[in-house]
Amino acid sequence: KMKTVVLVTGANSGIGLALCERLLSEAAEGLQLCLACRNMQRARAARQSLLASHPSAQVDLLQLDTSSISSVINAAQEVKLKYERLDYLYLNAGIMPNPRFDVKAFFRGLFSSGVTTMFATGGGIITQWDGVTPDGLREVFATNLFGHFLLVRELEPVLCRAGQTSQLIWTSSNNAHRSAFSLEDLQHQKGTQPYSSSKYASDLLSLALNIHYNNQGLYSSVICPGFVMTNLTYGILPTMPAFLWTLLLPIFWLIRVFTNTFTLTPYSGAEALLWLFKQRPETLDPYAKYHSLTSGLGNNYTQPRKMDIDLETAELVYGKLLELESQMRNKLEKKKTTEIQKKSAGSEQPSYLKQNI
Ligand SMILES: NC(=O)C1=CN([C@@H]2O[C@H](COP(=O)(O)OP(=O)(O)OC[C@H]3O[C@@H](n4cnc5c(N)ncnc54)[C@H](OP(=O)(O)O)[C@@H]3O)[C@@H](O)[C@H]2O)C=CC1
Ligand SMILES: CC(C)CCC[C@@H](C)[C@H]1CC[C@H]2C3=C(CC[C@]12C)[C@@]1(C)CCC(=O)[C@@H](C)[C@@H]1CC3
Repeated sequence: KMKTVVLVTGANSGIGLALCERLLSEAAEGLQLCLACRNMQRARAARQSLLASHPSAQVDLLQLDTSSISSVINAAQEVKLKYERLDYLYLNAGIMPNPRFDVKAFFRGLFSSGVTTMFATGGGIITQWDGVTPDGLREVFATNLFGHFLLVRELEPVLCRAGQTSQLIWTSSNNAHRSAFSLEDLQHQKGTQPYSSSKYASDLLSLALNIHYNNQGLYSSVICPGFVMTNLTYGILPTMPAFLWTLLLPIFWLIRVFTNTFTLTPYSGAEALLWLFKQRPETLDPYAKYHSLTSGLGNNYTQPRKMDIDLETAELVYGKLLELESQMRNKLEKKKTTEIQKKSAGSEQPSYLKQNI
């Protein structure tokens, strides 16, 4: 029997790695796991740790930097050569670079009526400073959203197969907020919340993908893992070493009594990702975000909540992404042809010079 092929981006740490671990614990025999990571050394370490607990598991590695157009195209090519089908594509890699924790806003929020919302979404207390990729895109937009969009587009042949369904599952966030997003500034070049913007855009994109691909058997959904202690969150208080976060655990457990979004461990954060793996995609709500939640007593569960998104904006985002996609493809083609021209010019020069001598 053909194995179920599952590809996870950003699988070497945090929530992505925990998902792989949980998938293997559920169904190691029938799975063909592919860890798509930018850093192969960390990817190999992740593979080793998975094989240590599941020695007979099938775990492949794939080099993929979601922030790079050429890397996405090359990785997709490799996938298409290696597998004839892709059943699950977890779009999980994500960054929140140079975060700034606004201590003032945090304390103001702590003593306001919006305190639970603040702990659930991190809204208003963290801003980021974004960079630019070698392709000329904003880093957060490119990594969290655009690279994944391009990956989906490239993998269309293995995702859309007659008589079969496949699932796209985005690791979005509670932090996604309409106010951080602008259609006129899709890459969030102007603001200080590129992370929130990229996650809100992924919520919209998921809806649009459902509209355009459901008839081809491809379904998309978004999850929020809740607040999880990972490399991403350790970066928020960079002066605080990881072990000090562990010391905060008792405080976090207390907060958990008031907000079930404090999943805290990657294992619990992966709850909704695993839950979606087991659902028939036709039964899912394209307007819902599936939340990993943990009760005050420490029980994990998954719950859908309606998102603040609309079809019209989703379609506009989709159109803009298609436009950017073709722009980036043209740019890549141009780069390739000038490289070829340069090369052939370089090899012809010596003989040309000889003739002159
Ligand atoms: N932790 C939390 O509280 C929350 C996290 N999330 C989301 O969960 C997802 C996973 O994050 P989390 O596990 O917390 O954090 P981690 O930093 O542990 O994991 C992020 C993963 O993404 C990878 N990654 C980053 N940039 C790229 C890139 N350009 N190309 C390929 N892979 C890349 C990282 O690789 P590397 O090891 O090389 O850096 C890493 O494997 C993210 O999308 C994040 O936004 C959402 C809500 C809350
Ligand atoms: C030092 C204090 C006692 C505690 C400080 C806590 C804050 C650093 C966290 C409280 C809520 C957290 C949170 C996130 C980051 C860390 C906090 C602000 C996120 C923004 C991380 C990324 C996401 O995508 C969100 C879903 C998280 C929401 C909650």
